Amino acid sequence: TPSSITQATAEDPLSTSSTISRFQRYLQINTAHPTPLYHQASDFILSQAKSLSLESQILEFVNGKPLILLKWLGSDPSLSSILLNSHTDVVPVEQDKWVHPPFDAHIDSQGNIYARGSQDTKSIGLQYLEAIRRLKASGFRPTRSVYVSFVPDEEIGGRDGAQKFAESDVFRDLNVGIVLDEGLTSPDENYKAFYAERCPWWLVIKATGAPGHGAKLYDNTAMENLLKSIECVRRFRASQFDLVKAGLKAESEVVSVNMVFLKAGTPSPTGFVMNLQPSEAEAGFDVRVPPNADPESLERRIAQEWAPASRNMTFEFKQKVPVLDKFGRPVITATDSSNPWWKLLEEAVRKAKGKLDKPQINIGTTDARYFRVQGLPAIGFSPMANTPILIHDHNEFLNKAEYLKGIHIYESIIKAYASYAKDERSGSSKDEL
Ligand code: MET
Ligand SMILES: [Zn+2]
Ligand SMILES: [Zn+2]
Repeated sequence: TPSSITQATAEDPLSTSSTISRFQRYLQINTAHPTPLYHQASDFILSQAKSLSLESQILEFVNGKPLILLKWLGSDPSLSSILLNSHTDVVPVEQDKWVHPPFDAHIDSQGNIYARGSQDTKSIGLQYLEAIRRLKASGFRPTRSVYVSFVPDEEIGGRDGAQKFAESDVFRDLNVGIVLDEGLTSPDENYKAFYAERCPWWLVIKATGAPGHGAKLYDNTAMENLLKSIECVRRFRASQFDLVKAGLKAESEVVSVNMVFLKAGTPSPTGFVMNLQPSEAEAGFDVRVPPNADPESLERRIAQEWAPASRNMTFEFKQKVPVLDKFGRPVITATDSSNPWWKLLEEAVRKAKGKLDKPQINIGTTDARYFRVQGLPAIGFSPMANTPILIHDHNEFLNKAEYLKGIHIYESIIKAYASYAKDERSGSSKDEL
């Protein structure tokens, strides 16, 4: 009959090929800064939500920067909900340095899917949805409501995305009890989970000095003033890096400082004027501060050694995320028995035959911090093992099999979280009452 023919030829949405092709379609949308195609990404996510019969809404806290919020309604609305967060934007690419075009989502003979965003973080965004697709197909019904958020602008600081969301009335009304957000790729077989992260202090230091003839030796040039600072920064960087190299500290436990730009000189049509010492010079640093660091002493170091007024230097922060919350406490999620979600995650990963390292601090920074400062537990977790860390690098890829394995891990986690019937805030169980 005609209907059975349709059935036989229609692609099963749970098949490997349709699962992978949905991932490819998401990866093919160029959401790189500075001109992310956010509306194309929203349309795609909304079409997925529709196929899953999830409720959806678009929150546009800032024009042109849509945040998509999906809901899978739980049977007990008195319990707090679960939020699965990921960002839709990706960092820029150097197109010609890739072996496969970064927005083609080409799959090579080994099953590696090449694309910007394949690790950071379009993978988890769609894996959440694929896990829900499978749970729905299996007949699973959540007790807690499950929300899935796709936020813009994470890669440029999240102020117009996750921050506005976390501070909104809409968010408060979701009654979120636990947030899952991105973690990091793992080169070995163990997944990593993160309870905290370093805070970005994006620092620009500026030097001014006396301009003059390029042949003349004199003190107080802008270049000399800046170089002295750069030497200071380098010494500090080496002292931190040495602690890591000696095995005394994890990379996430020291302050990292990397120079990311240098700007000076007088431009000319053929490059730069060579016989003129400029009156201004500046340098930018990506500084990351661990939650256990003493922010005041670092601030003093910057003001007194890296950019002292006595050397005609000034500094400004392009971004400075507070290390401590409003109560003066480090912004971290508990990993002990006071946080049942951690144990549930560990068990769920194990159940799905995944291996998990002990909880860590992320060397980078994610939107999870905006939820943590609201007092919520947030766990950074991206189920990608056996994969080189190519986040923000050329040739970012994720293997098909790893992607599929991650979906099963999330199925297990979402199932455990959504059926957890204890009121985690009062410590009493609905079943016990
Ligand atoms: C400083 S906002 C975070 C952007 C990006 N996730 C990073 O760690 O660099
Ligand atoms: Zn990311
Ligand atoms: Zn990133």
